[in-house]
Amino acid sequence: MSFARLIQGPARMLRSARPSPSITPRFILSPAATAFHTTAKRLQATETQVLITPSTESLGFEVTGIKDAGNTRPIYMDMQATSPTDPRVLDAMLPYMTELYGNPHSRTHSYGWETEKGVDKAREDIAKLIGADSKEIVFTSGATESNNLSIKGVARFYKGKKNHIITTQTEHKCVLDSCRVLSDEGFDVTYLPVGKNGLISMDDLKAAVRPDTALVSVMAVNNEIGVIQPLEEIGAFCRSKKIFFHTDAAQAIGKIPIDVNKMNIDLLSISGHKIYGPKGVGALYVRRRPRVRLLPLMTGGGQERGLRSGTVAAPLVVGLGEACRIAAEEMTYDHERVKRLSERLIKGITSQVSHVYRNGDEVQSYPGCVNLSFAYVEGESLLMALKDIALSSGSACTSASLEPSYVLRALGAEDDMAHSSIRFGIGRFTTEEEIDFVISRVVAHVDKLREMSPLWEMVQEGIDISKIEWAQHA
Ligand SMILES: Cc1ncc(COP(=O)(O)O)c(C=O)c1O
Ligand code: FES
Repeated sequence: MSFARLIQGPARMLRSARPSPSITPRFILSPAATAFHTTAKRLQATETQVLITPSTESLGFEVTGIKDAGNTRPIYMDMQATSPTDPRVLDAMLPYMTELYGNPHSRTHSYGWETEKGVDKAREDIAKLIGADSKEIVFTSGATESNNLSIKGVARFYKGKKNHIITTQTEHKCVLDSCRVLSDEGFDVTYLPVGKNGLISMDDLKAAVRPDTALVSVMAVNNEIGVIQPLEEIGAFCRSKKIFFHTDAAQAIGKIPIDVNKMNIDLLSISGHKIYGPKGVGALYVRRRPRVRLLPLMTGGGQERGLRSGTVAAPLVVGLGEACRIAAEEMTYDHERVKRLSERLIKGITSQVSHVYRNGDEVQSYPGCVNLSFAYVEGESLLMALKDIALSSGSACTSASLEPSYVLRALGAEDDMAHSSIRFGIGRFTTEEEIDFVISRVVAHVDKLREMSPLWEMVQEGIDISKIEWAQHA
């Protein structure tokens, strides 16, 4: 029952308007959080044991059960995959899932108007977070759609006049795959390499530009290693060459400050579920001056300035807007907390375990994404040993391809190091106790796995294993 985990963090925290960031998370007052708290107290149970569901009658919550003791879930440390919904976001959405059910595009009655009001407010809150105008925000189903719409939309609109696109080797799959589709349609695509730190070089970008380059697409924060690309420099350069600049900001929005005007960004992709908002909703910022022209992927009723036909998902959009409003208000506080927890995690592990390497630039990165390689340990074995923690490996083992991460490979990581990496995702509701638990588990299991490794034994004996010539069997 997802509500339990969702509220379990915030419900026992005390909210304060402390100006100086502290390691203590805040108590978030919301009907959902309050329902857990009071119910747990009444039933003399812990908040994690209470199962509740929203009640349609009262717009409150009903107790629907008590979980078995011991039925606890792993500690969540996979914030780049998705984040828990903030209870305040849920509270903002609920009325739009119940009595405010009008179609936001209905112009002839108040049902439509009141929903449209909610959608407009969301548009404003999203625009404010990135320094845009609300008219420049287009609602989509998520960052995958926003990325597809930007890249395919710009390329197809300018086809014939401009046939070249530049992106990087470490983009999210949906960007790379959109580019692959365009290659099949006859466009040229340049995939910029990254340095050992995961960052692109401006010289490489400048060298790649051609007179027929239509678009440069470089992500803001990488989802595997957390590095922040030099957005302002890229934007200034693209503007000077009159090339559109798109950035996939799914992992960046609400985590680091972004200003589309200061950074000369023309298109920017947003996802709801990475910023404590709902899944299945996102947005695309499309600059109006100088105007970016796009061919839509979806045609029909002409909603969203004709760029994305289909009824706007009002409850989800309202949730995304509230997530952005909270992010704008609390970004500095959240960042400071996440940074402290991140430093605690890195220090806690590296002070007790040797041969641990951080992937990606340590300075130009978002601290909530910590990717570590544990030499002489197989990442998948470590993941399995750490089953009481929800984590992701840097490998593609969990996908069908059984290959190490293409992002780590692009950094020049050896295959064995790419295979031994784990990504720790820290977020708004992560607590200090959770970090300490993770440290103790990681230290214990890395030690145990290394004890079983013949390679590790050789390293301990001082043998340089890179110089060993392994026997080849015919
Ligand atoms: C960098 C990046 N881009 C795009 C996406 C896709 O986002 P969505 O799930 O909203 O389609 C993700 C999420 O995995 C991501 O991390
Ligand atoms: S360990 Fe699974 S892909 Fe490398």
